[in-house]
Amino acid sequence: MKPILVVNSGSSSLKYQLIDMVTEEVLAHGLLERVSDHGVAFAQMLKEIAAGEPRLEGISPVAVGHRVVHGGTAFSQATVVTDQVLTQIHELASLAPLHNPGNLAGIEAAIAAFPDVPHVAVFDTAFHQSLAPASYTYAIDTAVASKHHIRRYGFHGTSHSYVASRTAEFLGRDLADLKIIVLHLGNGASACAIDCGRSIETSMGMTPLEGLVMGSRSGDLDPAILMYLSRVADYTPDQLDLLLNRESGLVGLTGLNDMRDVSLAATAGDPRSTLALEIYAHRIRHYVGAYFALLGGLDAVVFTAGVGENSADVRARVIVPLAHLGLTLDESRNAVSGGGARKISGEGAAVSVLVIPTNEELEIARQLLDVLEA
Ligand SMILES: Nc1ncnc2c1ncn2[C@@H]1O[C@H](COP(=O)(O)OP(=O)(O)O)[C@@H](O)[C@H]1O
Ligand SMILES: CC(=O)OP(=O)(O)O
Ligand SMILES: [Mg+2]
Repeated sequence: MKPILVVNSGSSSLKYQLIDMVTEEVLAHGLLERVSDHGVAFAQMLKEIAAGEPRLEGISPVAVGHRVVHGGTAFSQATVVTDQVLTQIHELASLAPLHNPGNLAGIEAAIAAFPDVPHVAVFDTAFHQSLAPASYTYAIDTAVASKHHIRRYGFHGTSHSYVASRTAEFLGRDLADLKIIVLHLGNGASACAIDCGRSIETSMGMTPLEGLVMGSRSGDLDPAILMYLSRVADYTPDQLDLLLNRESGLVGLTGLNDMRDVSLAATAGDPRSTLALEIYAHRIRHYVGAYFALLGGLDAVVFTAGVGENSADVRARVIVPLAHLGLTLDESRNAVSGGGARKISGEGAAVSVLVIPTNEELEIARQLLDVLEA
């Protein structure tokens, strides 16, 4: 047995999996929500693992993998955690204030609990280090951009990379021959254009705010709105941050943060929820069209994460209007809920439309092993 603990410390949650990397069997997993102190949450997690699974008594991880959201340009692959790496992650916190501080707290708690095993950080941004300058450069004064490290970094890379590999496996094709658009639709959401296994464009930007409509984040908007609000309504930077990161997206449009609730409300006839669903799908279609153009061809569109894997309604709202791009949906296949990787496009379609459950924790554990074995 080769047990590896994977910790995904979010802004307010801690997700974990203990995986035996000989068989890739999940020995224990869990989610602690509304976490304010990651040290306390970590201790709670260890108790849960010990209490829930008597067979795990005495089993201790041989290494710990950590999701870190922002790696800036410093990290293009999984990295063994050292004091210097911790300092760098800390310095990147200003670019990801919702995510990096929690990630760091989780790493520190894990090192205190398991001081004698290697800890490896796996960065959301790493997969997007392949972006070309034309896609990662914002068209602003280059001196300002360079001084303040302003560029597109992109996020959810661990998920996009895992899902792209699973897509190739599922289609029985070589990843190096495929053009894929992955739609990671969770609480945070992003699209990614993947050519030959490399990320060539992605919708999140310098921070995880840009791009698609999310649970509580606005995604794309005219940046002049910020100047306008600060001038006419005295919004401070912190108030703008709160508005766009926590009070926008689905919650701003409907009062509801969870896609399940928005769907139910729309079905019950609430016009705000119906409009929110239309905006949500419209933005996704906008990116699918753009990425189709950038990729210069398309083999698969893949839905993943909480909304992508579970909402047949959202998938239909995205795909059905895109018939002119060769995208089709088989209604009965789309209606199936649960299960693993599956095709939901019609028979003989030029482009495969797939649902592929993501597994960031397994991907983190695999990358950890690659680093330690290298
Ligand atoms: N059956 C479902 N129908 C629609 N949305 C769902 C369903 N199940 C889960 N979701 C949505 O998935 C989102 C969470 O996705 P997840 O990938 O777990 O996000 P995160 O990892 O960012 O917390 C929630 O907003 C929830 O609305
Ligand atoms: C980067 C990001 O938005 O992550 P999450 O979806 O977990 O919030
Ligand atoms: Mg997630």
